[in-house]
Amino acid sequence: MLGVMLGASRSIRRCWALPSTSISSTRLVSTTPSSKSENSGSLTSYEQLKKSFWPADRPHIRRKVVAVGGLIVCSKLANTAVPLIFREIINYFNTPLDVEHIPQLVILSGTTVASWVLIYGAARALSPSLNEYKNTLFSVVAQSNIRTVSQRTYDHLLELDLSFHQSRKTGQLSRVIDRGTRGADSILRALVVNIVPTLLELCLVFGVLWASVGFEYTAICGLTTASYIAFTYNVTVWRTKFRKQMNKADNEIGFKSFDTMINYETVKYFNNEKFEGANYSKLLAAFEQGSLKTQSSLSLLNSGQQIIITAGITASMYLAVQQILSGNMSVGDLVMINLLLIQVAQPLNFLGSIYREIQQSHTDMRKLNDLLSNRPSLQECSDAVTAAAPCRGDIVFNNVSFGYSPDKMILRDLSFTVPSGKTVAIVGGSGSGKSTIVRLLYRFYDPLKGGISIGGVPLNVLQLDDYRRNVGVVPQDCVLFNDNVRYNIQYGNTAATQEDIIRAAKLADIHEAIEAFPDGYDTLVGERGQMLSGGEKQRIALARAVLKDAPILLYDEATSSLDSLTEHNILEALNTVSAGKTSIFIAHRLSTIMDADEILVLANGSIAERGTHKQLLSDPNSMYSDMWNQQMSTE
Ligand SMILES: Nc1ncnc2c1ncn2[C@@H]1O[C@H](COP(=O)(O)OP(=O)(O)OP(=O)(O)O)[C@@H](O)[C@H]1O
Repeated sequence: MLGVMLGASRSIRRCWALPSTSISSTRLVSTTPSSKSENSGSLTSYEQLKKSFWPADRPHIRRKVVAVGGLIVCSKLANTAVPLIFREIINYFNTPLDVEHIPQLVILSGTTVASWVLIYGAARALSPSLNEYKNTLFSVVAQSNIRTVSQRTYDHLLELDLSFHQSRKTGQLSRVIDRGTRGADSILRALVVNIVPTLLELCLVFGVLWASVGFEYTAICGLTTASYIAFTYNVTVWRTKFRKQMNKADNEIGFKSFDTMINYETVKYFNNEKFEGANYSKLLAAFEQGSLKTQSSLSLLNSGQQIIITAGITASMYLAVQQILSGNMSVGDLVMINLLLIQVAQPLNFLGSIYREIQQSHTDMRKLNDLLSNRPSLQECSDAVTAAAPCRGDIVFNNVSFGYSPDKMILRDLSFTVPSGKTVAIVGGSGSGKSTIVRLLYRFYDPLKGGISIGGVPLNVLQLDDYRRNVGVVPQDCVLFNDNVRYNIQYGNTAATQEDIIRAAKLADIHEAIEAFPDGYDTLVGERGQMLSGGEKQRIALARAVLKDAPILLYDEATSSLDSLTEHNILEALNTVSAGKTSIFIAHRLSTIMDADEILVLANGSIAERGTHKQLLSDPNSMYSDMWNQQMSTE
């Protein structure tokens, strides 16, 4: 304990040096939704791509990337060889025969042509085979990258602050993650499957044309490609707005249906099916419009591309025909030119969509990167101390002031102590800041002013994860995982045995109810636990807090959904569970906190009254007496 205290006092100087009377601007920053730190580790898209494609820590992935590069070159060489071989075959049939040596020539030509045909077949087969092998190898690189980015994002999201998650729409967040993780993959795939092979093929075709039929053909091919790219680029930029409109509507449709289905019961309670239907219809109409414009502009793009390509092919053939007529070129050359141009045109056809996909993926990667560059505002100091010993001491709130935004203070100069092993109850009107005290104590936020200490150690000097392990919370809003009852209870201690789970369930007075469920502990609870009643959910939340077996217990309206009899049973059980533990009870129903060692009455963010149940009732004009009398008369 002494060691902990000494370590803590050193850390206090480093981590908690703020005067308790001033509202420090750094503190204000630390409680706003997760901030982006200056050194947030934000990567440029290039750095992200490099990290994905050429990871320093995974040499086997680098070897695969090199192999993919080699396969691209071999596949394109084989592909470009096909028209050249075809030219040789055609030219053999166009060579005039020497009538004096017909038999030998026929045999010789037959053998040679047959060989060329076999080579032609081999080249044709080789190119797609190498291509497919390249795709298989590349999938290893891509999947490894998707896995790494997804894991990093998932871990990062769980590290971010509560304020971050409260300020984001879950549906949109999952879209950012989904698209962002696939963004790098899409760009790499576009590079490996389309851009690099096409550029290589263009270079090879330009070279072959120049070397075998002359510069004019290279010039025509180059001009056609340049016009094609310029046209595709401009039309794609112009039509991007239609696509954005379509995507925006698509996102909103997804979000709307998600939100409506989550609020299904509310829609029904207010008979708002038609209202929701009309809202949905507006979004569908926007999607329809965007989609039609996207389609018509795509048709324009496709026809323009075809016209440019056809013009290039026609010009080369026209030139070739002139040269054949003047005896400067063979029919084989004409066929070769035609095949080369058609071969190059095929991958170019996808250029528009590839360009757009790269643009979109770039945006998606940037959004994901922004998300990853969010840093939790609650940082642990480098020499934070372990929490087990301090958590067995007193909880002290010392002049704590806090607001979710600095212009609206929720708690003002709050000071109280929960002595070790004792129970303090907090009561007060709705919105007076009771749950906020729990959030501060669980260190979801830091106070703007003043400080909280546990066992004499400032809260922000304790190792956060270790500290939270020592605090059991039954929150006001009990949300369950969409799994079975056992999973939800065991969540309090993932190493708990079936006996531990049953013991906790019995303490929370839910065991018998679970046994009566069709599948007992294997019964599924539905999304957010909606297949259970409010009281059942609350008791499962209680059972898992019991299973956590922490020395500090925070109950935020833990029994508000229960009937009086169940509540009475649970309170008795909780007294056993809480024995020797430091507990804070938040409750509206005063009959549940009568036995607390001290009761704090919160009003306007400050403690208006404090004392035991008896002491508070002894003043007939106290707020507590008012609340008590009102509740008693109602009950
Ligand atoms: N994440 C948040 N961001 C901004 N304001 C918030 C946030 N959470 C709560 N508040 C506001 O803080 C005030 C105190 O909320 P808190 O939940 O602590 O009240 P409470 O006393 O527990 O109320 P109740 O008894 O109704 O549960 C309320 O005015 C609430 O609107």
